[in-house]
Order: sequence, then C-alpha cells, then structure tokens
Amino acid sequence: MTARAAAGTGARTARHAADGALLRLDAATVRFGARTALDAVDLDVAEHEIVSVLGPSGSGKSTLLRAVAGLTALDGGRVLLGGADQRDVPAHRRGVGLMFQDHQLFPQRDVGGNVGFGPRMHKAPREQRQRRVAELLDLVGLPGARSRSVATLSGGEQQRVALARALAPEPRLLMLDEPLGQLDRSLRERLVVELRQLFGRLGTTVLAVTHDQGEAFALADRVVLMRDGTIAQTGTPLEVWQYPASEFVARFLGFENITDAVVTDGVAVTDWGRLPAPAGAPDGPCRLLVRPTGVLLSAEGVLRCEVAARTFRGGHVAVRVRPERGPLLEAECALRAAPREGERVGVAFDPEDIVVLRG
Ligand SMILES: Nc1ncnc2c1ncn2[C@@H]1O[C@H](COP(=O)(O)OP(=O)(O)OP(=O)(O)O)[C@@H](O)[C@H]1O
Repeated sequence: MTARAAAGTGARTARHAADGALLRLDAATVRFGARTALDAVDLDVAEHEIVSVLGPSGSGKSTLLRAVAGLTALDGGRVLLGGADQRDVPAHRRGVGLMFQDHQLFPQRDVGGNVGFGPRMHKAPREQRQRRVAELLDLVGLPGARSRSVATLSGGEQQRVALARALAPEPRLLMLDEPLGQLDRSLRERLVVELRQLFGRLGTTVLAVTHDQGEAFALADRVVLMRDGTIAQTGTPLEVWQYPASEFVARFLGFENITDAVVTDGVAVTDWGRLPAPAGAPDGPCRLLVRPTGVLLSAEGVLRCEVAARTFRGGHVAVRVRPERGPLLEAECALRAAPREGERVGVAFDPEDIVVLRG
C-alpha cells in the first residue's frame, strides 16, 4: 500500500496537464494601481513537486500565492490547474489548500473540530471524517490530540494542527505562506525537515512562500527567487546556491565577495589580483563572485590581508578580512583554524568557488 493510500487520501482528483504540470502560470500579471505586483510571470509546478518562492519584502510572493488561490484576480495572463484555466473558478472550487502565517485555528473548536472542518464543509460522512482526523493527527505527530482545546497547544503543535487542517480536504495543491514564520529557529529547523518528509510520503504538491532562505532551501525540490514581480532565478537549491544567476540573487543569498573583473583568456583581473576565471567565461568586463569557501587563508596566499572581524556560525567561523586592495572578503574557516582579529594573513582563491555573475 502506498503512503498516500495509507493516509486515506483516496483517488486523486487532480488531472495532469498534457505535459505534467499540475500548476501553470502563463504570463500571470497583477496590478495594484500603478504598481505591477506580478509582472507576466511564467511558472510550472509538476505534480508531487515542492517549490519554495522566496524574495525580498514586496517582491510579489504573496500576490503570486493569492492569484493561484483565486483570492486576487489577474489583470493579465492565466493560471491553469491540471491544465484547466481557472479564470472563472472561485477560490473554494480550485481544490487548493492554504495555510497562512498566522494559521488562525478556530479557538472555539477543539483539535478534531479544526482538522475535520474542511471534510465537514465537503459533507463527508461523520465516520469517514473521524477516521481522516485520526489519520492526519497521527501523520503530523499528534496522535490522541483530537479532544484537546487549541488554547492549550504550543506554537509548534498549533502549526501541526493547522497543517493537518490544510491537508484534510485532500487538496491537489497545498500552498503555504510563511508556514513556520512565528516559531523559534530551532523548532523551525526541526519542523521543516518533518514537513519535507511528510510531503514526500504523501506525494503532496506544494507551493510555499518564505522570507527565510534556509527554510526555503531545506524544504524545496526547487526554489523560485522573485524580484519586483518577476522571477530572478529558478532552480534546485543546489543550482541556485552554486550558481546565482545575478548579483541580485547572490546578494540576496548573503554572498558579499563580489567585485568588478575583466576576463581575458581564462584569467580574471580584479582588485584582489589575477584570479582563475571559471571555464567558459567569455572575455570582457563582468561582476565576479567568490564564495566564502573559496577564500583560502594561509601564510603563502599572495593577497595580503588583515582580519577585520570573525563571527561564529555554528559549524564554522565567518572571517572578514581587509585586503591591501579591493573590497572586504569573507572566508569560511574551520573553528580551530580561524585567525584572530588584527592578525595578518595571506589569501589564495579556489577556482571551484569563482562564479561569473550575468546581470
Ligand atoms: N491589496 C493591495 N493593494 C495595493 N498594493 C498591494 C496590495 N497587495 C500587495 N500590494 C503591493 O504589491 C507588491 C507585492 O506585494 P506582496 O505582498 O505580493 O509582496 P511579498 O513579496 O509577499 O512581500 P512580503 O514578504 O513583505 O509579504 C508590494 O509593492 C505591495 O505593496
């Protein structure tokens, strides 16, 4: 028996689009007065895929979610679910589940009443509803919590109940808006792993919006990074992390080692000296990124620097060094190898960690 069948989700209602995309945005556009919140966005989400949308405040993430849910009307373009244009389909008939940041549980209902709310609205028989509630509470790790008052639940438990409630009507697409937004970091880190495992077991298709890049990268099969109502980059977490397409994406991800360069025959001339250019980099001026793992501190490094600051980051130390020329550099150092503030060090560069930024 598959996990989905075990979870009692029954036959899937979603039909594949001809090419397998469960959700398709086709030049989707939303305007608020003179402001274009969503600017001709094209996006496909395949069935069973987990996609995280991230980007700065105001970049259009929530608008995208609301447009898919049918809570915000499009000014142009289309939203298709299972290949069908949703233009005239009201929100409650789209078969999408929503879980918003404040996960507003109904305070007057107990846990079972909250989780069973959707199936009751869909007029599921009582016995089937009760079975579904029990299955979902098991799934989210709260077996036996059916009769508890929601006021007695911790933040993390409320989050799980909200998730069970969103899953209960068997949505073909589950949309999460800052699902773990209000929880503390350690709980979020734990829950995000659990969520990913749960969605994998259920085969749920997920579109999640988050500010937190760590959360987005941990949850998703694919991340979509937004800027000013458009998609700045999309790819697997590894692809985006390894090859940010532009300076905007690189800086959003927290990379700071970026400088002007002129590439000639595989060598990039920068303020930091002559660096090996990545294979295939075209000749001419560009912006160049060196990932912190590629800034190697050693006595032999040609570029002389002074350590300006160091910050503990769990498993490593981020060391900021001031080079004799060029902008500050951040290096990622092992805990024991990190030099102290004020120390003089040499820097060499690992060609594997040098990236040419396109825009
Ligand atoms: N109802 C509205 N009326 C007018 N402008 C709006 C409305 N909703 C959103 N906007 C504007 O559209 C743009 C995109 O907003 P949106 O909420 O989608 O961004 P976001 O990326 O989700 O931001 P945040 O991370 O802060 O939630 C912003 O400039 C916002 O001010």
